[in-house]
Amino acid sequence: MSKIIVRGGRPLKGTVRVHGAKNSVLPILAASLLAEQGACVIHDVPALDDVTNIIEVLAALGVQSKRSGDQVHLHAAKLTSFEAPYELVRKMRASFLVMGPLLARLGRVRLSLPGGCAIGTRPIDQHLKGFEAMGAEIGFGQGAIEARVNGKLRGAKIYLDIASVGATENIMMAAATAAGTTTIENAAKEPEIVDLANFLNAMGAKVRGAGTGVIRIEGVERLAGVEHAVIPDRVEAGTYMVAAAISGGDVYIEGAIHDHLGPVVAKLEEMGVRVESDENGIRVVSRRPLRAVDVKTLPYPGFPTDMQAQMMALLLHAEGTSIVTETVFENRFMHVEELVKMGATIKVDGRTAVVSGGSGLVGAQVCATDLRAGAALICAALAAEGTTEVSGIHHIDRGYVDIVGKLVALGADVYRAPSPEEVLAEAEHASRHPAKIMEALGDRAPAEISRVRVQPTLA
Ligand SMILES: CC(=O)N[C@H]1[C@@H](OP(=O)(O)OP(=O)(O)OC[C@H]2O[C@@H](n3ccc(=O)[nH]c3=O)[C@H](O)[C@@H]2O)O[C@H](CO)[C@@H](O)[C@@H]1O
Ligand SMILES: C=C(OP(=O)(O)O)C(=O)O
Repeated sequence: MSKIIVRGGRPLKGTVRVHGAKNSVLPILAASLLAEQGACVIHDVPALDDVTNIIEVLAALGVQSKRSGDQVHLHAAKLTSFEAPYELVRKMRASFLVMGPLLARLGRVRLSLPGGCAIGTRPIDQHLKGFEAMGAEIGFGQGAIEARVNGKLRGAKIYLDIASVGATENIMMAAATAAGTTTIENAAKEPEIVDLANFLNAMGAKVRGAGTGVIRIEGVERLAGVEHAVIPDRVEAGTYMVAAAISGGDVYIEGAIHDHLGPVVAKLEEMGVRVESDENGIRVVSRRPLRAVDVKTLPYPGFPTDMQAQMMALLLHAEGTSIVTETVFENRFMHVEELVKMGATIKVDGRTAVVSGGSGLVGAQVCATDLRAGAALICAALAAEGTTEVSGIHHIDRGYVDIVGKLVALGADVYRAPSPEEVLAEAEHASRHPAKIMEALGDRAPAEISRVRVQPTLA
């Protein structure tokens, strides 16, 4: 397993650019299934494992795509399957977002139950409730869900028991070409919902009210491909804001949108961090001492659950005790055990964590148990004394483009140590150019490199 190795103690300085939002691009790529004619061209697509994965899911359904740099071209005129393969769907929860568009396009869909981070049970009852209200029949069997509709989906009034982001998105997509009008009450209000609505509307849909608790979708006959640029990733931005603050740094986060990060900015300011926003980004200047603050996660516009772990790492450096309450997911404190290995004092009781700040952290061997837990461990490591080895980094690769490269550019002492398998693969690949192997690995290779015998073949 590869690891990220961080030697703490260097303040981050400089500018970091935020990539397109993972949580916007995934539903938008899924929505491309609705384009009966013309190509969708999506800009600012981040190079993330989740993106590769959903593109593979789309390919299995018959969507032709071409990726070049941060652009993806998709042609969904001819869909060839209503079934996404288990091995792809299980990797990522967001693959379930193809259900709404497939029901709308083909009237039939079969999907395995989705995977994703183990941060809670993450049921999908609200998605299914929406589809059923629109006339779909849902069946379960052999770990998969099958939904069918006779003819077209019908517009319906749907009240969500929970303002679920995924259910709001899935229902919006299903409703875009349904017969009649769909109303989603208690809809999620996240910026990613607005981005998806803007994309659908550009395709010819009639979605009104996105960003509020009530969304109305007047079904249209068909949608066509369009160009769209994805919004910047507010969670990636927030993570670099915390990294700047925790490391005692001064960082300009280019592309960060203040309006999307209101609660994160507010909490950092309450702690005493200087935050300056302009139209192109947000500058974070660390100041000491940091004050303890309480944080409670809530659906947007409340404090994002996807920033809770990183914020907890920062609170460990505040003077006093902070209370962190996680209300969105029931199992999102898995980073606590890992932070404790670094010397943190945190007590968890149900959905509440009591964080004692001010005692300093020391480097340790820790494991990223989920995506944001991994980000929090890297933030913590930046300010810890000594070296931290973070394993489980496939989770981090789901949501952060080149996190190591970006941190290095800001002055952090961090590198990625490849796994023995990766070293072997690299060695095999580079065997025609042996000098490149040592150049690529430098002194960063794990001990196992000494056991790798490279047999160069001369070109
Ligand atoms: C790809 C993506 O956009 N992921 C985000 C999305 O996940 P996701 O869309 O899965 O999150 P939801 O908003 O659906 O989940 C919020 C809560 O509702 C519950 N729930 C959800 C659906 C349902 O049918 N029944 C039900 O009980 C979930 O278990 C969870 O406790 O929003 C979450 C909450 O902001 C973020 O943490 C994720 O990063
Ligand atoms: C929980 C997250 O993602 P997902 O919903 O894709 O698991 C996240 O982005 O923090």
